[in-house]
Formats: sequence, structure tokens, C-alpha cells
Amino acid sequence: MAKSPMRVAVTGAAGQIGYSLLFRIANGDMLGKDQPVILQLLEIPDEKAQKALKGVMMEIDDCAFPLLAGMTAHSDPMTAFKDADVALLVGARPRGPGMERKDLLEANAQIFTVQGKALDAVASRNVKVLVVGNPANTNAYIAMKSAPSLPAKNFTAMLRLDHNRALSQIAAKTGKPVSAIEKLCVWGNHSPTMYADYRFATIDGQSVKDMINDHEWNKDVFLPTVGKRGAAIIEARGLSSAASAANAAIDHVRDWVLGTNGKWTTMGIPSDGSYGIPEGTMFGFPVTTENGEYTIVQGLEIDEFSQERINITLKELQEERDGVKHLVG
Ligand SMILES: NC(=O)c1ccc[n+]([C@@H]2O[C@H](COP(=O)([O-])OP(=O)(O)OC[C@H]3O[C@@H](n4cnc5c(N)ncnc54)[C@H](O)[C@@H]3O)[C@@H](O)[C@H]2O)c1
Ligand SMILES: O=C(O)C[C@H](O)C(=O)O
Repeated sequence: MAKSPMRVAVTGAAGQIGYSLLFRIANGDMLGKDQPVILQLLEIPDEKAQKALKGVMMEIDDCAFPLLAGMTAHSDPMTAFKDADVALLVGARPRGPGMERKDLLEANAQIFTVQGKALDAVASRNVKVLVVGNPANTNAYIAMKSAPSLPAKNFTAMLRLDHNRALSQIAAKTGKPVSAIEKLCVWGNHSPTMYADYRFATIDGQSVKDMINDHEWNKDVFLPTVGKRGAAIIEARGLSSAASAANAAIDHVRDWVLGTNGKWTTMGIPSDGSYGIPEGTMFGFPVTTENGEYTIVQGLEIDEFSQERINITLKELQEERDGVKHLVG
């Protein structure tokens, strides 16, 4: 029997990421090739943005996607999020050259208060929320705090782009395919303080740490390359990453909904206190997923270098959180 459609709300639908994301959702890349979807697209109530959104929708129509069971345009989150099963919160200002993501906090935080409240009021009680708009962890925290009637675990932030970037760097260093790399993770904030950690990673059962065996490369090349990749792309393109960000959003939600079959991935999730990260902190953790639920990988040894890195990224998140206290009460 055909599955009933899932409602997917996407904000910032006429933006750069939206343009790479919507077609793939409608094509079944995110929820499965047998899962019909209804797209509920939100843009700001501005004539130009709404007109651009109409143009994107015309193109989506012109793809005649068999899985697309409906599509609506919105300028109000209260209608865009109605009964949403999945909500991708992309719409926010991107940074330009010379900015850090936390510089966007002031400009973007308000958006996530309003949208968290709207999700709380009208979305499915099981809605899976992914925040992409920067600074992603703190925006996800704001949305979660603004939606007290929804389970906190339904709110997540995107660390998957960092995870995928780390996979590619390790593949290049070892000369092995990305598909062979397992048990990689990225701890903390989607910012240059994030800690991409390959100490547990394996390729065909062999330790990646032993294969690379170069702490200086880890510290001076790998971590800065992954941590500053967003800025490098802005510098090169003049615009922030878009297709790779959309791809990471697809990967994040697909794995959350369809499961990882025991494999690790990275999600920004509200901490349950694991690894000493205070409960509720929106933090990148290694997870596995099954039946629509994620579970933090437990029992990993945190050595001195790793603990230092984790403390730095945690401190930054706590400072960001303190900066938005007035919004979340
Ligand atoms: N977490 C990550 O890994 C990651 C990666 C790339 C980009 N980003 C972030 O994603 C966000 C979007 O990037 P982009 O390149 O698509 O930007 P963009 O400027 O091209 O598009 C953003 C769109 O969001 C819309 N928008 C703004 N406020 C909105 C609101 N309140 N409701 C609905 N729509 C709204 C804008 O009108 C615009 O069309 C930025 O904050 C960027 O920094 C995050
Ligand atoms: O770096 C940015 O500002 C955009 C995005 O977060 C990225 O990592 O590419």
C-alpha cells in the first residue's frame, strides 16, 4: 500500500540552500524513494522574496516529481508549520567575508524564537526539526526553548556538513574512499571551535589514527581545515556554502528518519549530560539512529587533548547561550 505523504516545512525556501535542497527532497533523497512528500515553503513577507519563491515552485512543478503530493507557499510560520512532520529551518542571514557565525546571533536569534513558538503551536507532536541557519547550535537551542510543549529531543542542529568535510579530508589523507570510513565524529559547536575527532575511526577495521600517525597534522592541518572550511568557501565563492549544506541537511534527516544501521554519524542534539556536557546544551555528538530516534555513542575515552578541545567549544556555546538569555527566559 502506498505510504501517506509526510509534510516537510522548509524556511528560507527561495534562498541559496533552498534552491539546492527542495528538488532533492521532492525527488525522495531525504525520506526515501517510496515516501510521498508535501512541501510547505516559508519565505519572508516581502514581495521580492515571495515572487522568487513562486519561481522556484514553478521549477519544482516542471520537474513533475512523482513523489510530490502537494506544495504550498507561506509568509507566516503558523501556516507553514501546520502539521509538519519535518521542519528544516534554513531561513536566516548568512555571514559574509570576515564574519564569524556568532556575529549573526543578533540578526538571526529573533527568527528562531518566533519559529519555535509556531512549531510549538501547530506542528506535529513528533516533528523532527533541523536548524541550518547560523549560528546553528544556538538557534536550535532558542527554537527548542521556545517550544516547551514539544519534546526537546525533536530539535537538532546541523553538524553534518562538518562531519562530511572531515570524512573527505581523511579520505584524501589516507587515499581510501569516504565510504570505507567509519566511527568518525565532530563534537560541539558548528564553528571553528568544533572538534572533529578521528581517534575512533576505522577503515576496513584498521585504526585511522594509527594509519595517519601524525598528531601535528591533526592539530595544525586537519582541525583548522575542517573548522575553517565555511570561511574558505565564502572567500572563494563570495557566498556561503549552499549545495554542500543542502546535501548535509538531506543526510542528517535521512539518517535520523531511516536509521544508520549501527553506523556512527554526527548530530547537534540537546545533551542528556553525556560526556559532562550540561543537559540541554545543543552539542555535536557521535550518534547512531534507529526507528526515528538517535542515541549518543557511549563509553568513549576522552583524552587530555580531546577534553581541552571539548571544553573550548562548550565554553563558546555557553557564551552564545548567555548572549540570548533575554530571548529564552
Ligand atoms: N549549519 C550549516 O552547516 C550551514 C551551512 C551553510 C549555511 N548555513 C546557514 O544557512 C542560512 C541560509 O543560508 P543561504 O545561503 O541559503 O542564505 P540566503 O540568504 O541565500 O537565503 C536565506 C533565505 O532565508 C530567507 N529568510 C530570512 N529570514 C527568514 C524568516 N524569518 N523566515 C523565512 N525565511 C527567511 C531569506 O529571505 C532568504 O531567501 C545562513 O544562516 C547560513 O549561514 C548553515
Ligand atoms: O560558514 C558559514 O558561514 C556557512 C556554513 O556554516 C558553512 O560551514 O559553510
